[in-house]
Amino acid sequence: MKYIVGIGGMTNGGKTTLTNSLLKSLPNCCVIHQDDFFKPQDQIAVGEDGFKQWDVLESLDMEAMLSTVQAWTISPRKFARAHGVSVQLDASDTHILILEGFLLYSYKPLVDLYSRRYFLTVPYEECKRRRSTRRYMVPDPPGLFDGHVWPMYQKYKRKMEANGVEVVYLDGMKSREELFHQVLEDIQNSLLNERRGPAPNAGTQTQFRPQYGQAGGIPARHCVTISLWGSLYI
Ligand SMILES: Nc1ncnc2c1ncn2[C@@H]1O[C@H](COP(=O)(O)OP(=O)(O)O)[C@@H](O)[C@H]1O
Ligand SMILES: NC(=O)c1ccc[n+]([C@@H]2O[C@H](COP(=O)(O)O)[C@@H](O)[C@H]2O)c1
Ligand SMILES: [Mg+2]
Repeated sequence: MKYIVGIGGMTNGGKTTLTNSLLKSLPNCCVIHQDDFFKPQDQIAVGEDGFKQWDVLESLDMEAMLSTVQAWTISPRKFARAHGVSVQLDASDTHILILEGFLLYSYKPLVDLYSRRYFLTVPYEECKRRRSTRRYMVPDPPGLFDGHVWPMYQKYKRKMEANGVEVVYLDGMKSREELFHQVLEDIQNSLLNERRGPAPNAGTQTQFRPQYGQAGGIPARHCVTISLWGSLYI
């Protein structure tokens, strides 16, 4: 089974931190970071506001990102080997790919490929505070956060919601450990449900939908706590 997880959401929500923890615990798990697909600086447009427009989809080579996802889909084993991920031969034939980034759900060719879409958020003040401590390859000029980063975040999130993209919102104010355990458990449960196939009454409200769009919680019926793999590294 091939299973693609999106760890998306706002800048400084904790996406990369969470992804790195998940990678250590999920077997046969590869990652693609959206940040690796930023175009070179001289190809980033300058807006009427005078800011380089880093936080728009056009600043990313999304075609290249999609091709990388397709390479994994064609052969997860080959992809894993090429990226130094050890494949467990005795494990179930489940391969996981994590896509991590701030604009994961706004590029149409990718949006339906996810088995599960997570979306990390923190309040404006916390986001601005964390961002002020970050050093990107190209440092933020004064005023970028309020003049470009935050308005673009809001714009893309509104669009995502208007398009009905279903995401599991995560509270980025929770501790790193709490977030890690919440998402790891949710992925395990979701995988178990996918393996089992549709529930007898699938097609009605008992499907795996109710959790989407809500702040937390997993429907009781899905709270299975058995490990998928004997060798799960928690
Ligand atoms: N759950 C958390 N609680 C507090 N700080 C966090 C948490 N997760 C990440 N951080 C910190 O926030 C900053 C941004 O985290 P990072 O994972 O790089 O976010 P993103 O990839 O979403 O931009 C880093 O300084 C990181 O240590
Ligand atoms: N990686 C780079 O080359 C680069 C350059 C300038 C800005 N950024 C910033 O990276 C952010 C996305 O990454 P995070 O979600 O990890 O913060 C965007 O908000 C963007 O402004 C990245
Ligand atoms: Mg990051």
